[in-house]
Amino acid sequence: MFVSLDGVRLAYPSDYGEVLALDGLTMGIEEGEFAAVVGPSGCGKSSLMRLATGLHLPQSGAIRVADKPVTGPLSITGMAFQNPSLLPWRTTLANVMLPLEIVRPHRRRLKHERTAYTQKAEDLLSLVGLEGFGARFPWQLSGGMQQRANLCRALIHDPVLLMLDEPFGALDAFTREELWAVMQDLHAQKRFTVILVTHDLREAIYLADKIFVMSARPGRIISEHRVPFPRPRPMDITYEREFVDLVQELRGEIADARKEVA
Ligand SMILES: Nc1ncnc2c1ncn2[C@@H]1O[C@H](COP(=O)(O)OP(=O)(O)OP(=O)(O)O)[C@@H](O)[C@H]1O
Repeated sequence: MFVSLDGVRLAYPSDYGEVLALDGLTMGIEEGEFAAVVGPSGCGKSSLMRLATGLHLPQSGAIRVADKPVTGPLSITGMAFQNPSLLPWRTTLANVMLPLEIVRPHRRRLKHERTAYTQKAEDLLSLVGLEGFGARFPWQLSGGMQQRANLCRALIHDPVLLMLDEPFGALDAFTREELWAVMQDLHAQKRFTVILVTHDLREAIYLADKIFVMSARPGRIISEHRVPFPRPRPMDITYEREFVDLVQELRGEIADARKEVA
């Protein structure tokens, strides 16, 4: 397994005793696989992301990424969240190139290979439909365009693992679907491993190879579904019977998981 979490427990300290976020969580993702994680609100999905990127360490259990135990923040990962958080005083291109100023070995190479790196950033921008927008500032872009740039920034250092935490959650339905298609193309082209956390079951099924359903807090994996639809997936597939049935099945599992704590 390229990413594995085995019997993981994560508790946060709080004034009222500890908050147990995850307990006995076990999951595995193969290299190049697109995984989605769905579950009831507050079940620990974001906590899971922080564990897989080494931003938090578990109290017990084992986490491995790319054959190594995770012992601290991993620079081989890229991340994108709901809020694109682009720096307003930097152009779009300069925002996309920001990780190169931080992540080794790019940091060292950037000075001498700036032209090649700039080309790489521009190539990524055109791949997501932002050709010619590199010189604009983020506040001159629409929300959907900002999120496209945000994806480029998450990918500029060629991460082997991309973590997406509700990246399309704040967008209108049309823009969101456009971004699903962009994401599908990026994954087909670059073949990185992905963990997508989402509340949107259509999004999970459209994009993922494998879907994990989490229990209510403390979160653990209660089921795993392989998505059977061949790629590339046209958007119309989301209205087909088999697709809608899978949405309903997942919805039912999450409703049951919520009842357990109610
Ligand atoms: N830093 C923290 N300190 C204390 N408790 C925390 C912290 N971060 C998260 N929690 C708690 O841990 C639990 C899991 O939080 P997390 O954000 O991982 O869930 P989530 O599934 O991503 O939530 P949502 O569905 O609302 O996005 C929640 O009860 C949350 O209140």
